[in-house]
Amino acid sequence: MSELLQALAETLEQRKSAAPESSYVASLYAKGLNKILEKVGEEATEVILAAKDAETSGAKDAVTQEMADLWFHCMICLAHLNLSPDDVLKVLAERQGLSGLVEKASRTPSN
Ligand SMILES: N=c1c2ncn([C@@H]3O[C@H](COP(=O)(O)OP(=O)(O)OP(=O)(O)O)[C@@H](O)[C@H]3O)c2ncn1[C@@H]1O[C@H](COP(=O)(O)O)[C@@H](O)[C@H]1O
Repeated sequence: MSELLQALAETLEQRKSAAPESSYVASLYAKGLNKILEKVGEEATEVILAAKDAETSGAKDAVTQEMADLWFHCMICLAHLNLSPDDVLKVLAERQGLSGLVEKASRTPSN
């Protein structure tokens, strides 16, 4: 895992014992999974809007800003469920080199 993701994952773990008034992450944990998922959905929508806009206007900064918000809130979701970015990276590593088309064909009944 990148050092940055590792450091952020560690901070997110530490925030489990922080006071909600002192930390944005702790305040989301305190509000619970539904609020965390609401933020994930909100940020995903913002990524979509920024990407659509970037395609026509060329303004790509908003895409990376919104994607950072999305990744951040996905990491809070993982931490809340006691999962780590490494667990996701392991899944991607297992899929590495396996074409999505080949994988899809292996589970689609042929007719
Ligand atoms: N990477 C981030 C990060 N990215 C985005 N955000 C916050 O995520 C929130 C995103 O919410 P929105 O954009 O929807 O704005 P908002 O209107 O303020 O949010 P709502 O009131 O609607 O919930 C903002 O408050 C951002 O400041 C982040 N807050 C924290 N971090 C990292 O998390 C660490 C721990 O943060 P604290 O728990 O606050 O100490 C920090 O040191 C950073 O490394």
